[in-house]
Amino acid sequence: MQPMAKCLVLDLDGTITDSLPDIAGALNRSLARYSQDPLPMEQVRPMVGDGLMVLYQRGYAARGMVPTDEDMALGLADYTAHSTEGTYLYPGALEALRALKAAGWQLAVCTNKPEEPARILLDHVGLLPLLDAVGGGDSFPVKKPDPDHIRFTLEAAGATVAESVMIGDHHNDVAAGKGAGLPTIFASWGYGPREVGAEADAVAESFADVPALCETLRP
Ligand SMILES: O=C(O)COP(=O)(O)O
Ligand SMILES: [Mg+2]
Repeated sequence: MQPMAKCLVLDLDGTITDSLPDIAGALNRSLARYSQDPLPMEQVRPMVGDGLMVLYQRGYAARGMVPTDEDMALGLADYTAHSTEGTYLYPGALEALRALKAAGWQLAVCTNKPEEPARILLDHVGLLPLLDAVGGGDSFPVKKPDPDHIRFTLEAAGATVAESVMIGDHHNDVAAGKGAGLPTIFASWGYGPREVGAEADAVAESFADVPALCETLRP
């Protein structure tokens, strides 16, 4: 019988791409509709991680406001239209993912970002053809930290928990990965606080570390 391929499940924002400028840009354009001053990027950074809708709730709350359904719908459309303008791959991402692919690994993205802008962004940075699945924040009835977000993404990739590894920059990524039974890698270059590394099985200092860590965690 053919052995199942190993699979690396990757978070997107703060792990594969630095998406903060475009996320903060969309939030601030939304707040500007109410004549609110923009939130500095450093204030927005810890608000990222639970998807765009929660991001808008947190951003509006910082100005003592609550977004309406219309704000949310306009915000999603605006972000989707501008999600690639100031968003870049972290150094070494493409090389590391190509190396894993060449070594026989499958690759899947599990992100709390809605699937449409996630696919647009992944296509823009040249990664979409390398991926076996993209599980967005609205692709399934659940999202991270629910471990089922990982399980559904693996199922879509045709991969199994027993052969997979999770990498992410946020507590939600490590919690979802561990909950699904995957060894986890903390991406230390992202938006999560350094302490999240203590919850993970390994800490990557840069993307160059990732292929070897994957092989160690799933020999
Ligand atoms: O958009 C977010 O809030 C988080 O997205 P991520 O799961 O790719 O980090
Ligand atoms: Mg992230």
